[in-house]
Amino acid sequence: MDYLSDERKKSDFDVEAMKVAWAGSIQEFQLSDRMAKLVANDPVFEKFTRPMLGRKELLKNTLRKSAHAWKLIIDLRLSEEEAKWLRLYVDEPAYTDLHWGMFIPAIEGQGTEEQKKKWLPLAKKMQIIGCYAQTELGHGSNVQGLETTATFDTRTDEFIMHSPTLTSSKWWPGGLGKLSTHAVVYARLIVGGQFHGVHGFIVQLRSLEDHSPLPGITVGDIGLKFGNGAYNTMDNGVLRFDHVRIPRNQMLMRVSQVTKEGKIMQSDVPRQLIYGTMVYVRQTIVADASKALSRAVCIATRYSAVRRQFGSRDGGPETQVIDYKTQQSRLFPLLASAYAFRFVSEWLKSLYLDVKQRLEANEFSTLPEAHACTAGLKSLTTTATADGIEECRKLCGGHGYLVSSGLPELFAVYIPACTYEGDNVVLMLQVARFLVKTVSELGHKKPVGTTAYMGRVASLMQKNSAVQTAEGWLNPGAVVEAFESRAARMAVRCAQELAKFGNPEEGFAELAVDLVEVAVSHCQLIVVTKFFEKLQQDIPGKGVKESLEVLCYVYALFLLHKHQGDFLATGYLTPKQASLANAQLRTLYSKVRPNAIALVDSFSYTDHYLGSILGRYDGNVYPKLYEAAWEDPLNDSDVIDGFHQYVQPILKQRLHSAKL
Ligand SMILES: CCCCCCCC/C=C\CCCCCCCC(=O)SCCNC(=O)CCNC(=O)[C@H](O)C(C)(C)COP(=O)(O)OP(=O)(O)OC[C@H]1O[C@@H](n2cnc3c(N)ncnc32)[C@H](O)[C@@H]1OP(=O)(O)O
Ligand SMILES: Cc1cc2nc3c(=O)[nH]c(=O)nc-3n(C[C@H](O)[C@H](O)[C@H](O)COP(=O)(O)OP(=O)(O)OC[C@H]3O[C@@H](n4cnc5c(N)ncnc54)[C@H](O)[C@@H]3O)c2cc1C
Repeated sequence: MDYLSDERKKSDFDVEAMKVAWAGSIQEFQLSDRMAKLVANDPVFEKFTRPMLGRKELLKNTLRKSAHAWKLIIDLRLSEEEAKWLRLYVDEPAYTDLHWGMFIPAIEGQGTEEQKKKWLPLAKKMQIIGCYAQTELGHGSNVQGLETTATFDTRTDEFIMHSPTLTSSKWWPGGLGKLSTHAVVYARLIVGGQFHGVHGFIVQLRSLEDHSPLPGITVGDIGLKFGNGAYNTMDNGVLRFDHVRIPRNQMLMRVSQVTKEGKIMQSDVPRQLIYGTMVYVRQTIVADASKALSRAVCIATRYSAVRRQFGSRDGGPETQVIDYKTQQSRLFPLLASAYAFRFVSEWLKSLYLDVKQRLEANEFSTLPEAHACTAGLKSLTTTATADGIEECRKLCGGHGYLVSSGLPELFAVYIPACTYEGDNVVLMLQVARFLVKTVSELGHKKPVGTTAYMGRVASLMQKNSAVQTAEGWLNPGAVVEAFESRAARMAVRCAQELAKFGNPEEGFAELAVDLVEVAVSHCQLIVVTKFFEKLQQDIPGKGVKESLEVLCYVYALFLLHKHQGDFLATGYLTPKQASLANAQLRTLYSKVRPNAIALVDSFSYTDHYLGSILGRYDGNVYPKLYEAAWEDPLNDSDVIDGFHQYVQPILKQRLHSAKL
């Protein structure tokens, strides 16, 4: 029985067409759908018991799943794209993520042709397993502060990898602890006693025969992390070197080369390319944000339609909690954000592919913008998603706290995204630096791409909003101009404040909080703009574009309402105009309401992937919750182990003293 069928009948758009819009294309939809079903129908990928497993059992279970996934990739001759979808739907962090997601890209981006030829075939056949060993116990954000050394020895034509201090121990790399045979290790290059910057080195860590650590290498797991199951399926590791020697040609040498004689040669590739793998991964993290948020929203939306509380008259049905305006005002902006992040990630991927092509042709002019966009959008979307998942838990009331709701594990697995691949505040400060530079160059350099609006800064500083009515806000020009003006005015005001400092670095440090706010407003502008640009495209299917339009306005006007202080303080909006935007938002929520279930169905998630009783497609929540309780190991017997030893004596003593 489908308890949500009435809800499904209410929608006024073509759900199948929306699934295609969400996926990006019909081909992408079919591919994703095939992989989702393949995983959902395979018992090896069962995951309900995961949060109850002890660490060793948990990791072994992950290894079993990874091996099975690899066998499927080989046996079914899956393409790289199919393998990525397979990985997504298996839904279990594993050492393979870092192997495919960072080790291989690091060699591809920073290795010479010769190095790529040697290492990539081995890695792609998984004859070696690699990880990305950058962060240390003492430094993560400050990459130039890393302490591991790679000292060149001209006599033997080797680098000596060494961990000189406790804080130089590599700490955190995923896949390092127990599985990796190799790592790209970031270390201080020292030649002739001189420091020549941090570089990547391919280092073998374990024997390919018996997997034992090689001489001079100490390696292990760093211990349990937040939550049950969750990211504990990953062997984040610690690594120390005691004068470990590697051949010279294992330094990744696309950026700088060290010759046999100990000469440093700089290619015309900028030094920042050493950070290139992070640009790539940050871009994939934005796409992951839309997946994680849409999952949480799917659970909370379906459950909000099932759950009834208060409002019964004459014994009739109570009100579905999704009909409360407060529930809508918390849920629908998250639903809209999931779509907004999906579309901005699509755009970011195309920006990244363009930059990648240029980099391959040794054209580096667009790298700073790619860095600012990937860093900023990674920060913006992961912060909103982590907060959004927790909000979805609250939207599900008490049952959201049960592991069987799927939300606790989703939250636990997701929140480190705010930290890994760059702490979100540190990344926003990078965006701020880029914006300050853009503003300071306005006189002689025309801003392009995502900062093109800064070129119209004079008019953006003068013109105020012309919106007169709530309907007036349903106008892309009016909304985009509001976000542009706010970002430009905040940036200019900050630049003026900065100019008051004699030392720009001192000013930057002092004004960091304001600078982060400027960066956030710039990134929100990008997301809003890209959503409107998406709507300019041909989007087939009855009512699909109209529904997306509603979501786009919900996203933008929700942000405008949330940050109305900025819009008012910059003088672009009057309080009246801000309240008209809020009135429009209420109307938009009423438009979303009948389509809410169809909008989450359009994600096309299987019950396996959702992993949530509250988010079941059929809405059959209560019987399944009740059933699941009895599957808990505590309910294997009526009298629990430990009762006779620890509880009964207390009870007996009470009885005894009660008699007295
Ligand atoms: C077939 C199956 C496939 C399956 C696929 C599965 C996929 C799954 C994928 C993935 C799973 C994900 C699982 C999680 C993984 C987590 C991994 C990690 O966490 S790895 C560690 C990350 N570590 C950080 O991110 C450190 C953060 N710190 C930094 O990035 C930098 O140090 C930073 C940005 C803070 C800069 O530091 P400064 O201020 O000291 O600057 P200076 O290093 O001197 O560089 C200055 C110049 O370089 C530019 N710059 C900095 N970073 C750049 C970059 N990345 N690209 C380009 N330019 C950059 C700056 O804009 C600046 O430019 P101007 O001089 O102003 O022009
Ligand atoms: C689950 C997980 C997986 C990871 N996987 C890997 C991996 O595979 N490989 C790898 O190399 N690393 C990995 N990391 C490490 C990760 O990349 C770092 O933890 C991350 O870059 C943050 O650095 P940090 O820990 O040094 O934080 P810190 O920089 O010490 O941050 C602590 C606080 O200081 C603030 N702060 C720091 N610098 C500044 C500044 N300049 N201005 C203002 N505030 C500042 C931050 O905002 C934060 O609030 C992983 C981490 C986690 C949690």
